[in-house]
Amino acid sequence: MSGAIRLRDVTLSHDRHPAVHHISGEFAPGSLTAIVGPNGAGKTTLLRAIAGLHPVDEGRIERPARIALLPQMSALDRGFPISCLDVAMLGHWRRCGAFGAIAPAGRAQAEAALEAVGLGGLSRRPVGSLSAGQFQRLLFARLLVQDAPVILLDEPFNAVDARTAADLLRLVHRWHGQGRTVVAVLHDLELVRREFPETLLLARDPVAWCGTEEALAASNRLRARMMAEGWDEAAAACDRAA
Ligand SMILES: Nc1ncnc2c1ncn2[C@@H]1O[C@H](COP(=O)(O)OP(=O)(O)OP(=O)(O)O)[C@@H](O)[C@H]1O
Repeated sequence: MSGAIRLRDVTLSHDRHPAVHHISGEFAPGSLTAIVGPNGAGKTTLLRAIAGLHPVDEGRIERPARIALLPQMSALDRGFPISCLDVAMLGHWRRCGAFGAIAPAGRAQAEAALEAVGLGGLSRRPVGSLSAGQFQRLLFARLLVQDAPVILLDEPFNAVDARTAADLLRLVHRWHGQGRTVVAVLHDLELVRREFPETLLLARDPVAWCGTEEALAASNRLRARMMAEGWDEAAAACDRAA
């Protein structure tokens, strides 16, 4: 699988207020990387830009055509009247289009994905009736169906219990073992130290992007915190010369 993502001097903003500044680097094919940093550091914005869902102000992002994104659970409307199987089958959307017919094999694949995340008996259940943990399992089932070489996860273990987190983490390691490129925004630094070999520490500017132990050294974490304390939320558009 060719899952390299290259950032070339990338700057991102919201309404011309800078969110991520001049970041360059590569998520190597097959790497497993955590993105960490203070609240408002630009982590979600960066992930969405890599997925092609947020415009790039300056610089360039090079990425494979097929990328799967797990958005933050809080960003999703769970009141939509569709079943678990329908949501899992949405993973075929890129290949079939919104109104394309999904072959029986595609349906079987979605059923198998539900089984793999522990929702085997819940195909027909409306998504609105799921617990937070079951809903996150369902979104992982959709990722399984998407079968993309790059998988982006935004706070995948938020609001789920320890058992669900452990099950979902096993899937993350399975994807890594299959050679996919996996990038996850996380806040639990102990989990990152234990499970993620590479880390990008972001505080709008990149603070460190390397092996996890080195990236999370006390000096880097202090620098990120000091940078966050100095943020001006109303800063104007990025001016590198300033
Ligand atoms: N839709 C939006 N409109 C305007 N500003 C936004 C929007 N989304 C994010 N921002 C701002 O962009 C900056 C980066 O936000 P982002 O959500 O990317 O940070 P984050 O590191 O993911 O934060 P957290 O850890 O709190 O989820 C913040 O200052 C935030 O207020």
